[in-house]
Amino acid sequence: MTTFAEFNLEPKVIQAITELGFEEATPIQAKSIPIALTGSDMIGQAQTGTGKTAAFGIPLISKISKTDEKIRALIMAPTRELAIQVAEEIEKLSRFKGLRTLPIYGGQDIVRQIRALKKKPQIIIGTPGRLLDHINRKTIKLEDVNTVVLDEADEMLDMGFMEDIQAILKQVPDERQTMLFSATMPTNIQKLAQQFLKNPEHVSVIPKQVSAPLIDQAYIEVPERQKFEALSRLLDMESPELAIVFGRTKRRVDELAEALQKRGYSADGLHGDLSQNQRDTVMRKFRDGSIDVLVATDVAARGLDVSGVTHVVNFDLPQDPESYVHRIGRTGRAGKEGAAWSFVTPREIDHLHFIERVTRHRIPRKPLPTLAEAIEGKQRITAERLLEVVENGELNEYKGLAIQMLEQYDSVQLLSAAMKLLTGEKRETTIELTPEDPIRAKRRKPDIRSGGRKPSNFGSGRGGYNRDNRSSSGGAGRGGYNRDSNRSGGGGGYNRDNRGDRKPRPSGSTDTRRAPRSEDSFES
Ligand SMILES: Nc1ncnc2c1ncn2[C@@H]1O[C@H](COP(=O)(O)OP(=O)(O)OP(=O)(O)O)[C@@H](O)[C@H]1O
Ligand SMILES: [Mg+2]
Repeated sequence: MTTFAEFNLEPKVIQAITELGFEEATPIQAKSIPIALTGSDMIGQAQTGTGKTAAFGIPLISKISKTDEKIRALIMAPTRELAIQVAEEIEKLSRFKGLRTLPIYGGQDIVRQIRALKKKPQIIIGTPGRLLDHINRKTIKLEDVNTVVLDEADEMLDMGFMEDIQAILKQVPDERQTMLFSATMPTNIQKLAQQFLKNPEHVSVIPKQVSAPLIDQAYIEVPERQKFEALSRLLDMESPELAIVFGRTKRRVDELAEALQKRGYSADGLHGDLSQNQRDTVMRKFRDGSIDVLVATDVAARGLDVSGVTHVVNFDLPQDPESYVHRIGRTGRAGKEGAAWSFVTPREIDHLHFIERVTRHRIPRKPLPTLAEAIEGKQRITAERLLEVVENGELNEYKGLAIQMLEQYDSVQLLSAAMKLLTGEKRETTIELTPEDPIRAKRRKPDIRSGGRKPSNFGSGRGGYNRDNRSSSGGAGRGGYNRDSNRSGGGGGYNRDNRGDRKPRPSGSTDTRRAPRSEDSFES
């Protein structure tokens, strides 16, 4: 166990860490913080939800002084929502130190950003497109930057940001510290590293499997046309606290969100064609729980940290294994458990096996929930809700009528009727989604790690460290970590997103970057 006290951090930074409820450092934090504090370049890889943001954030803020009026650190992220989220976390970590952070992303009024820049932030967190825009307008000058972080570096590369990043880094002095972080490091990341990093230290906390260990993964074989029915049954059966459902295209996301709403679920969609306002609203609603199901393209696959996401459903399989790892990593974070299910059409089974090979994890098959199971699941939830009211509710004003009714009707009959009413009959709307073509299996070497380096062996081999929020047996060795549940203001609403900042690519209706890329590109 590594405590934050061991890193010789300033008391104000320790205070912020304590306030965030972090009790001990996660493995990637334990390994990277001391290295990053020396100023050395580094490549950091660790499973989703294991605290990479603080792993680079803590050393970064330690280098900056409150009285500084120059931009000293630049963090780049692939999506707007991620830029906003990282900015919030850095803000929280530097709160007592009194540093100024500013997210800079597309879709937001540039005049407003220029005004905010006048307040002399020391840390800028941005998406490449908008950053470049400011650089060209000379509203952002990077000549005093001494730390650069590329969060989700492989994704930015994949999205075609290489040139933008090159152009941005040309503005930053060579005498700087550069760090790359991601849960996945395909071999082509080496190209980026060679160009931008000097003798980087590789810090990898990836045990046997790349995906996070606390995620219960399964696949359900289901024909394209039955996917929607399968999804409603799953949602009924499991009643997720919060769920993210990934669809392949923007059209798919729109149709699916609408279909779910029609059936009476509290759902909304997120993709790069929405206005920034719409995106902000959807994310805020999801974070505060006013919608339970977020339907999204891969725009929500990377970095998004929403507490309470108990389920991820791949309504459509992703093209890339990396995307699979990141999508399912929206659950099972910070020591919590989660479930991730993937719908696989019969023709996509080979593609699933490919994902299994690359991620080095066998994904077990799960039967499609039956209608009976779905109904039973819904009823169970109704019964639970009812019993909660029995225990907590002020029921006196209902009792008179209840007694009267019981005199006339059978109690089982009455209770059943109440449950029926509460459960709500499923609305029998016919749902027709435009079918998506099956994904074809790709071929490449099973290597999702950086340069095929041997992963460091961490503890129990399950990513391991302690987390406290489970019963006594939940101690060491399952990838979690300790923190209490008071993430101050974690719901504060942001949106990262948007792939709207990236250059238009000929990817048809796929929101997600990667228009079909050539098989070779994985290896180069
Ligand atoms: N030492 C810690 N103890 C407890 N919780 C922590 C600790 N460090 C970070 N966290 C929390 O864990 C969650 C996940 O962290 P973060 O988003 O940085 O993960 P990540 O590794 O970047 O994941 P991803 O690969 O999905 O981007 C956040 O809510 C964060 O506040
Ligand atoms: Mg992250």
